[in-house]
Amino acid sequence: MEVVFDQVNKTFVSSFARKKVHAVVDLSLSVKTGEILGIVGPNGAGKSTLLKMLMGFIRHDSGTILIGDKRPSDPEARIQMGYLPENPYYYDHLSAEDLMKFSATTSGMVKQDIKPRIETLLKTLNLEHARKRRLRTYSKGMTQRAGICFALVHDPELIIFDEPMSGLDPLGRKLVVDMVLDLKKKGKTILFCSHILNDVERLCDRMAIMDKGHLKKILSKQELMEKLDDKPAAADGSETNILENIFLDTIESEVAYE
Ligand SMILES: Nc1ncnc2c1ncn2[C@@H]1O[C@H](COP(=O)(O)OP(=O)(O)OP(=O)(O)O)[C@@H](O)[C@H]1O
Repeated sequence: MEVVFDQVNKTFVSSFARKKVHAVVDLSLSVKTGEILGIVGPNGAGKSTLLKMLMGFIRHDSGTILIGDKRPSDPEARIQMGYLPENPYYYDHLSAEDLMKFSATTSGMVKQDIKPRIETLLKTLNLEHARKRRLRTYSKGMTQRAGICFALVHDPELIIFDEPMSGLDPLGRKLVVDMVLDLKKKGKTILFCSHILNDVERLCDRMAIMDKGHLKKILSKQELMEKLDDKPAAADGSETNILENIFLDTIESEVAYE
């Protein structure tokens, strides 16, 4: 499922002092089918806004966004997408199983496919033991994993994860890393935002660095590897995080904390 952003702009007018915030500025970017694109950037860079526009939750002011040949507002495009928001909030009187049944039914899944799909996801994300428990009794990591199940139940072609590792312990992170690699093998297209640069470096085919609404740099894994080869090993034997260095060089002079 190819994704294209062409000269996309989004400005918010904050109700406080009617100040304009240019959340996304003239951004052009395309993602190929089967590619994993990581989006990184400091707080307030515009990453979540970009993903929300792709999901059709907010409208862009100008430019074009295409999912395949469809616009984000097209129901046919929406059915092909799975989304994990940055701060997932679900009806907390539902269980993980209820949540997935709801998503599967509303996205038009064939009835006999629903049960096996739910079983697979509960197993993959280690929630089998809590399948009938209400979400309000879940820990943060469990809620995050339930959110991932919710995003994936209808087997979407385009997967959009906003901070998928948030709140996960090392075991949970490993589950998600393995799952993302498995989704890639199946040819899914994945966009994800993360502040955990190690995960982005490990999982993504390309990495986009955003700052203050602008796309500052885009790097392929190949380019990253070449830079790693050029870099002398650290004297203390510590791992060299190339993406972190590039990230800091790209935004260093301009960081403004929100
Ligand atoms: N609904 C809104 N109304 C006004 N301003 C907004 C709104 N949503 C986002 N913004 C502003 O747009 C800018 C980009 O926000 P966005 O949430 O996309 O950044 P981000 O890169 O996802 O940040 P973070 O890493 O902190 O999640 C910020 O300055 C933010 O305050």
